[in-house]
Amino acid sequence: MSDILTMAMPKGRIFEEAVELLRKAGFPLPPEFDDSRKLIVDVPEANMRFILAKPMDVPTYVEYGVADVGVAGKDTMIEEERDVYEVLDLKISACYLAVAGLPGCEKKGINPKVASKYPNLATKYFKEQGEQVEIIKLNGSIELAPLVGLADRIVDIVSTGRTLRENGLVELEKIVPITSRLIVNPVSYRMKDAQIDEMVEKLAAVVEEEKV
Ligand SMILES: Nc1ncnc2c1ncn2[C@@H]1O[C@H](COP(=O)(O)OP(=O)(O)OP(=O)(O)O)[C@@H](O)[C@H]1O
Ligand SMILES: O=P(O)(O)OC[C@H]1O[C@H](OP(=O)(O)OP(=O)(O)O)[C@H](O)[C@@H]1O
Repeated sequence: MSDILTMAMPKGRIFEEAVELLRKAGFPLPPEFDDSRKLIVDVPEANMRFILAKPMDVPTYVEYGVADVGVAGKDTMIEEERDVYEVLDLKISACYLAVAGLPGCEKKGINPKVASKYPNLATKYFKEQGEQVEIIKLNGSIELAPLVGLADRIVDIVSTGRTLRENGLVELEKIVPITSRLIVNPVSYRMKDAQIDEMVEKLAAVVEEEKV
C-alpha cells in the first residue's frame, strides 16, 4: 500500500473547476466535498488527504511539504516565487493580469502610484519596463483605488473585463495570461514519484481531452 498523498486545494473560484477535473480524472471525491466547511478532508478510497487553503497560500503549503501537491493560479506562483515544481498546466480558471487605469492616466507625472494585490509581480513588471512607480498593496476591490485617487494605475486580474468596464477603467497593457497549475513539493516528487506521476498522467489526459 502506498503512502497517503496530500493535496492543497484553493478555496474560492478555482475550487469547483479543480474538483470537476479531479473527478473526470477518476479521483472518487465524495459529494460532501463540494460544500463542506472542513479544512481537511480525507478520501481513503483515493488514498488521499485534501487540505483547503486560501488560493495565495497554496504554494506555501506545498513548499513546506505539508502538502505533496497542490493547485495554484499562475498569478500566485509568480507573486510568491516558492520553491516548488510546476508540473502541469490544468488550463482551468483562465484570466490574465493587466495594467489598467482611468482614461488618460498613462500620462501622469513622476513616480506614479500603482495599486495591486500582487506587489512583487507589479514591482518586477515596472522594473522591466524601466519605469519607477510606487506600489501600494491592497487586498481586494483593486479597481476602487484609481476611482478615489489612491492610485494612478492598477495591476489586477481581468477575466470578462466587466469590473473594469463598469467602473469606467481602461486596460493599458496585458502582462501575462493566467491559468491554474498542478504544483509539487520537490522532496515529495522523489519519495512519492510513482503516485505523483500517475496523478499527472490522469490529469494530463483530461486536460488534453478538454482542449477545444
Ligand atoms: N475573474 C477572476 N478574478 C480573480 N481571480 C481569478 C479570476 N478568474 C480566475 N482567477 C483565479 O482565481 C484565483 C483567485 O481566486 P479567488 O478570487 O477565489 O481568491 P481570492 O483572491 O483569495 O479571493 P477572496 O480574497 O475574495 O477570497 C486567482 O489566483 C486566479 O488564479
Ligand atoms: O474581468 P472580470 O470578470 O470583471 O473579473 C476581474 C475581477 O475579479 C477579481 O475580483 P474578485 O471578484 O476576486 O474580488 P476582489 O476584488 O475582492 O479580489 C479581480 O480582482 C477583478 O476585480
